[in-house]
Amino acid sequence: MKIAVLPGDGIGQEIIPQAVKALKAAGGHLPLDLNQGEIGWTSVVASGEALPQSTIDLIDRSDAILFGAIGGPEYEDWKRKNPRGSPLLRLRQDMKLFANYRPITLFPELINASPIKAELIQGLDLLIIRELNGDIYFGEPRGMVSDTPGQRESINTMRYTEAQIRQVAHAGFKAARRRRKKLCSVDKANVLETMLLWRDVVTEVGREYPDVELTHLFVDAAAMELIRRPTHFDVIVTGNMFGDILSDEAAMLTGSLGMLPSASIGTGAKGLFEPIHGSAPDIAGKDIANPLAAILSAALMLRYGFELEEEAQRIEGAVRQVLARGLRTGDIMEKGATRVGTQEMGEAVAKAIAAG
Ligand SMILES: NC(=O)c1ccc[n+]([C@@H]2O[C@H](COP(=O)([O-])OP(=O)(O)OC[C@H]3O[C@@H](n4cnc5c(N)ncnc54)[C@H](O)[C@@H]3O)[C@@H](O)[C@H]2O)c1
Ligand SMILES: CC(C)[C@H](C(=O)O)[C@@H](O)C(=O)O
Ligand SMILES: [Mg+2]
Repeated sequence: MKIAVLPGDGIGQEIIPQAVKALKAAGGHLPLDLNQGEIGWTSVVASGEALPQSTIDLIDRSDAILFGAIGGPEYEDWKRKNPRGSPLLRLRQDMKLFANYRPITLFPELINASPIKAELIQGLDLLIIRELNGDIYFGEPRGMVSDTPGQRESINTMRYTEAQIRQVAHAGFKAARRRRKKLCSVDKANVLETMLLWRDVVTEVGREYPDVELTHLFVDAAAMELIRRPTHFDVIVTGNMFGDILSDEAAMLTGSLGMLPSASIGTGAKGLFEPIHGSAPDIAGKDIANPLAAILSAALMLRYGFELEEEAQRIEGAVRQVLARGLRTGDIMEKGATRVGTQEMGEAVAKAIAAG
């Protein structure tokens, strides 16, 4: 079980060590082989490259990737002058990770930590499947059209092929089939031709899954419904950009962006597992970030990367136990709870796993 561990930048450096502790506690009996690599700004500082060859080699000889986050003001600045694309986007594309699973599950212990009324989120369990290899993220042409002052113009292209939509639609229907058999496809087919194609192809694929109820929503209405009736959703399948935005919104239903893990799965066997949040420069280096999204991403890695359901559940069960004991990082803090830091939370989860 060769795992490339890429903490990256900002809080990535703080949360990933906690996920590693959880992995070691849950997988002590497994042949875990964890190897750390550099990526992002941390790597630029060390070697001048955001995705150095040593990290590419490490990924090549690994079975799965545990990723923290990359980014921050210095990095965004550096990227402007070194427009070679984001290493994360490159990994997603090179590894053909076309589907990003973002499970929006409410731990009942956090029902009052969410800014949304308890009665609206009781029993919340929805899955957003975000297409990860297409859309405006990768469409050509892109870039500066004119840099003449006063007439500057820049372009990005929303682009999808039928094959890309078909592939992620199948992932959506299959996931719904394993769950409550409801798939909601989110698009903007009332305005964008790319999204008309999206709706047509998802509808066609749907004919192969007569047991799954397919509905369609425009993205603006979906953003509203996520707050108004979040428990009505089972699986949402959507494009790269809409999925990015809707999943940050949906994270707040569970209490915090710091609670949401993700699994990026592709045509190959190798998956990439990462919290959905970023490097959070505003709280980095203070030992206050919530490590649970990273820890839960490690659980997804065991489940989807290695088919170790029991070990994955041990991690998830331990997270629940620790929350039930009232331990909270600042982002999910509530009255009467005990505030802990990143490391303390990580250690508590690892101990709960070990105690079994
Ligand atoms: N996958 C990734 O690597 C990834 C994802 C998103 C953003 N980014 C990058 O991260 C940098 C910062 O972006 P941003 O500030 O827009 O988004 P962010 O997700 O880093 O932070 C948004 C807000 O959520 C809070 N937050 C995020 N994770 C948290 C956690 N685990 N615990 C507690 N609070 C948490 C932050 O403090 C901040 O207030 C940018 O450079 C961006 O490109 C990277
Ligand atoms: C950092 C950025 C490229 C990334 C994305 O937009 O996909 C992030 O927001 C995410 O959700 O993983
Ligand atoms: Mg995002």
